[in-house]
Amino acid sequence: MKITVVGAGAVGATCADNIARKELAEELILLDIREGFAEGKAIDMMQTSALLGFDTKIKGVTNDYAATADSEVVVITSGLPRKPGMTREELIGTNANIVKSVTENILKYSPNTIIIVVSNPMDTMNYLTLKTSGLPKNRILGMGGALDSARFKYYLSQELGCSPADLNAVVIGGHGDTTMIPLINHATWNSIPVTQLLSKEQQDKVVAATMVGGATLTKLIGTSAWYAPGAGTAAMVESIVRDEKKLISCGVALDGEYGQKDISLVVPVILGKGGFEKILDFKLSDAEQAEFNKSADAVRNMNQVLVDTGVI
Ligand SMILES: NC(=O)c1ccc[n+]([C@@H]2O[C@H](COP(=O)([O-])OP(=O)(O)OC[C@H]3O[C@@H](n4cnc5c(N)ncnc54)[C@H](O)[C@@H]3O)[C@@H](O)[C@H]2O)c1
Ligand SMILES: O=C(O)C[C@H](O)C(=O)O
Repeated sequence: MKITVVGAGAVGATCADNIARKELAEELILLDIREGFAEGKAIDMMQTSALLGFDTKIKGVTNDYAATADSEVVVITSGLPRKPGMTREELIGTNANIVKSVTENILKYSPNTIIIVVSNPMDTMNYLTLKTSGLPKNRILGMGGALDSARFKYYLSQELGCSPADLNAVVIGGHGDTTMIPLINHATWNSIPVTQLLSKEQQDKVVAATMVGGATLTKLIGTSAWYAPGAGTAAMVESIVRDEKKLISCGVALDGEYGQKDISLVVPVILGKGGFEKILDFKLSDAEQAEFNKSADAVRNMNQVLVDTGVI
């Protein structure tokens, strides 16, 4: 198994670290545009292998796409992160061209790969990959729901005083401060609906904290988060390469599912060796569907920017 991570910055390096520790690949290529940067990060990680006991061989390269040839999974994290006070959507001007050129280069050497898009604004960057790569839609996934659902579980666990591992809780919609939809009415603790365990005030607090989870960390850190994003991406990689068929909410192309078409939005999917194998229908209430449609409108407006600026 060979995996490539493009972008050796905070998220890319953390994702690579998780992939290596879990030995999800024999060979892991870390690629960055900054001279020597990926090489240095790869050597640093390789120097943990004697301590941590993994066998994955990590190699860093500067813009050398030939080294990525025949990767079965490629994670794209290249691009600017937001700064405090910014929205993810403000990154589109720089990141769209980066994601487009990275995708083109990757496909020259790994034409049948599975791509996981992390760069923001993720819903639109994933749509860009869908429109430009020519890959079957099952092989193009956006990372956002894995992270947002983990944050949702974290905030629920704080309120419930329970283990996040005992929770089932899913976020759908867009990966944006106002477009994500934590499905509180579907969340359970050991099969008990959390709505039976938390007051309405507590539920609203958890939902609000989840939605601005990324912005909260960006304000505290000065740049956006990387530990949970790196782990969320590695969890997707793991379900794919080990064919685990886990239910993880991911950005995927919708073709009528959840009432939407010609868009990438986050919905619950089954992830296995071919990418996403199935989109789960969570049977949304009328209110949840209305929220989903509102998110779709906002994401569609961002996607239109790609057309207006000639990126697609
Ligand atoms: N989808 C999510 O849930 C999620 C979570 C966290 C971060 N992100 C996004 O991921 C991206 C990366 O975040 P980060 O914190 O790692 O940023 P970072 O600045 O630490 O790293 C980005 C890296 O991309 C590299 N890069 C830029 N252009 C490139 C190109 N053309 N080819 C190869 N490498 C290139 C840079 O040199 C840099 O090392 C941002 O867009 C951020 O918003 C998304
Ligand atoms: O918040 C960000 O801009 C980065 C990422 O999308 C996140 O949710 O952590």
